Amino acid sequence: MIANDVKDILISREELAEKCKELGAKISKDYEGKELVLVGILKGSVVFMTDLMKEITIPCNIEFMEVSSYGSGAESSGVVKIIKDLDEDVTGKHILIVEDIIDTGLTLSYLVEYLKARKAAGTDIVCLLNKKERRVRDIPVTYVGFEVPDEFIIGYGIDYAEKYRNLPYVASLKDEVYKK
Ligand SMILES: O=P(O)(O)OC[C@H]1O[C@H](OP(=O)(O)OP(=O)(O)O)[C@H](O)[C@@H]1O
Ligand code: HPA
Ligand SMILES: [Mg+2]
Repeated sequence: MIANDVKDILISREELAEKCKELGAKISKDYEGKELVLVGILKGSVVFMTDLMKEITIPCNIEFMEVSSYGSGAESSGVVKIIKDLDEDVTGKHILIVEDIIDTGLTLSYLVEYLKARKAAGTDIVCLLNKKERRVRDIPVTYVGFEVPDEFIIGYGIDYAEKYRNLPYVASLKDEVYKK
């Protein structure tokens, strides 16, 4: 069972549902009357994206980008690779990047720079989890769900070596699983 590799459950499914409601309400108010495009960053953001978008009550489009910097390991390679780009023209629209976790900040800082060329009206970020202690690149995040400790995080879309994304809560991974 994948749950056997869990060290601690950090955020329960009830707390996650409550946070999505809270963030959805804020976003609906802040972007009222604007052309909003949610840009989910694959694959980690899928669970958060689906739960969050159901709590947004204003019209919005959804798009996905896939980038990768962690590969199958536990350390960022520092090189962000774009695997899938936006499908839609976002000129004049308000981009809200939907991300699962900000750790070193390398992925988001690269993405924000990359998206600047698209002439969107603005590029904001909603990030479910913030692992502040490991930040290398400072990056302003508009909406943050929870602070998490400097542990390897799994669950609710977040993986280690492509596993554990289907855990319904956010947890830390036992050290012996990834520190070999
Ligand atoms: O702040 P950083 O140190 O850059 O780390 C955060 C990024 O790393 C993870 O993605 P990953 O590259 O593992 O791809 P995945 O979403 O497919 O798991 C996570 O989903 C974030 O996108
Ligand atoms: O703690 C983490 N877990 C999984 N993926 C990640 N990408 C950055 N930090 C993490
Ligand atoms: Mg990953």
